[in-house]
Amino acid sequence: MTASMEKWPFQGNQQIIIKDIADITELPNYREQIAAVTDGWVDGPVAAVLRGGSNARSVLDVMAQAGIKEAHIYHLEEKIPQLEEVFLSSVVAPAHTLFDNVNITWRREATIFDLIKSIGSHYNMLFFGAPLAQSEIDPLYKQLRQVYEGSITLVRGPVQDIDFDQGDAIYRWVRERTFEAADFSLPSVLRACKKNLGVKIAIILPSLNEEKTVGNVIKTALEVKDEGVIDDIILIDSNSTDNTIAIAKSHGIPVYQHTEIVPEQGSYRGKGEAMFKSAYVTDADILAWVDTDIETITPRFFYGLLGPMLTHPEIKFSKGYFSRPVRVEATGLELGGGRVTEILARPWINTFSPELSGYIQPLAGTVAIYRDCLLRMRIPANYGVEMAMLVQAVEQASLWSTCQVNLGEVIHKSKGVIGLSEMAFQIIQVMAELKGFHGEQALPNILRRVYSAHGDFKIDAKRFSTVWRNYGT
Ligand SMILES: O=c1ccn([C@@H]2O[C@H](COP(=O)(O)OP(=O)(O)O[C@H]3O[C@H](CO)[C@@H](O)[C@H](O)[C@H]3O)[C@@H](O)[C@H]2O)c(=O)[nH]1
Ligand SMILES: O=C(O)[C@H](O)COP(=O)(O)O
Repeated sequence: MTASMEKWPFQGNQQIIIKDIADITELPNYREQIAAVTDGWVDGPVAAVLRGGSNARSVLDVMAQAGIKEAHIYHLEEKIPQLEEVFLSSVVAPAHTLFDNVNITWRREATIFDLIKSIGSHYNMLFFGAPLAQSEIDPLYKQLRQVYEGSITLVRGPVQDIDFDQGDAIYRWVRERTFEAADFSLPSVLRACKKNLGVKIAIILPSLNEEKTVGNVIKTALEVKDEGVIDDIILIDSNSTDNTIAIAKSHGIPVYQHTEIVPEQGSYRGKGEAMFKSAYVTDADILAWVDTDIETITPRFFYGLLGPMLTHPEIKFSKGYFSRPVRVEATGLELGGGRVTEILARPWINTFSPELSGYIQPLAGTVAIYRDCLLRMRIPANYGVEMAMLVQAVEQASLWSTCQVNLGEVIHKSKGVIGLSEMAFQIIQVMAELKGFHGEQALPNILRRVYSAHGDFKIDAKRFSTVWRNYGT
């Protein structure tokens, strides 16, 4: 690695002064401009370690001016929320406007030196905002030198006040409305909050041929019930043909076929239909659904999902997320939301409903909602139900009345690609209808699939009509 001043991509910019580190004492001469001291430019991967504020903001300008398109930014999580706000406003929000790709990592090391020790070897250059006072710059540089061998650049912004109000709303929501199940593991606290709120809670378990996993899911839910955190556990089945029903009954919980619940309202197939009918089998104030195919179920799925709503009365809707390691041949283990999530839901959300882009797993079926919110919703009978609930929960109040919770790792049975394609089609239909994209005309709802093999063609066509249910309230 050879650092060189000659290689700095811009030297003639009057607004950004780049000086060799040896000229560190000259920084105060440039009060109106951005001024940086550096070991020199080195090609290769670069990153910034930023706390926030006008100097951190100026680091972004220097990097962007230097032609960096992909910003890797590391940040030590602040203990004081106001300081975190400064980071969101001065770094996160502008970064998205300056770079094509932004990769921000919140870290929890005790000091930036510990952080740099762990990441330094991946980067040829590291950028930092200069500390507050000129007299602190040289000591900081020396400390950084001890833990990092690459080129160091310290940037000081023009001396001016910055208005930090223009934060990045999504990141702010993510930070304040993303919870950890482990934070709600004290039953006495949850019981006390539940008592204060005066709410009854029902767990609804939707099932369709889940004999392998349903027993364990029920047992785990019963453990949480014994702690007094939930009141009812109800299984709603979609005409399973295996032993699901017998297993559920053997645990002594109420079991329903969704076709038999309020039959006068008709009956449709689908997970959404089972969720819609749930409101008729319980008078609970909070309804929470947990899928019955989860192999890795633990009590925290239940208390984690409910914890944020019990401890933050303003939260009316809670959605679980999980780590779902997917093995990808090219790259090994990748953390992803699931195939439909990554290929359909996330791109769609970022295009048409960017306010929901903070949701890690928008399609997750482990959700809890206040009954009165549910009763005001339109519910599609099919797999579009999770997106429909999420969109409407946010519409009813605001993004801030909704949250997500990390429930740990999920291993569950996976559909084949055709099954996922059908599910994606249902979700597209629902989301397009919610957006009103169909206008006066109905959306085409036939999923046609033409197969070709050795000169022969085969056509499959399947209709997926979206049935919308409502409670007539
Ligand atoms: O008609 C049905 C279909 C499924 N299920 C149950 O619903 C849960 C989830 O169904 P599954 O087919 O395993 O869904 P996934 O393929 O895992 O789909 C994901 O994405 C869907 C769309 O967002 C969500 O509804 C799911 O909960 C979520 O796990 C399981 O307990 C099923 O037994 C029913 O009760 N009735
Ligand atoms: O959430 C999703 O995207 C679907 O449930 C598919 O998940 P999978 O790719 O983990 O099977």
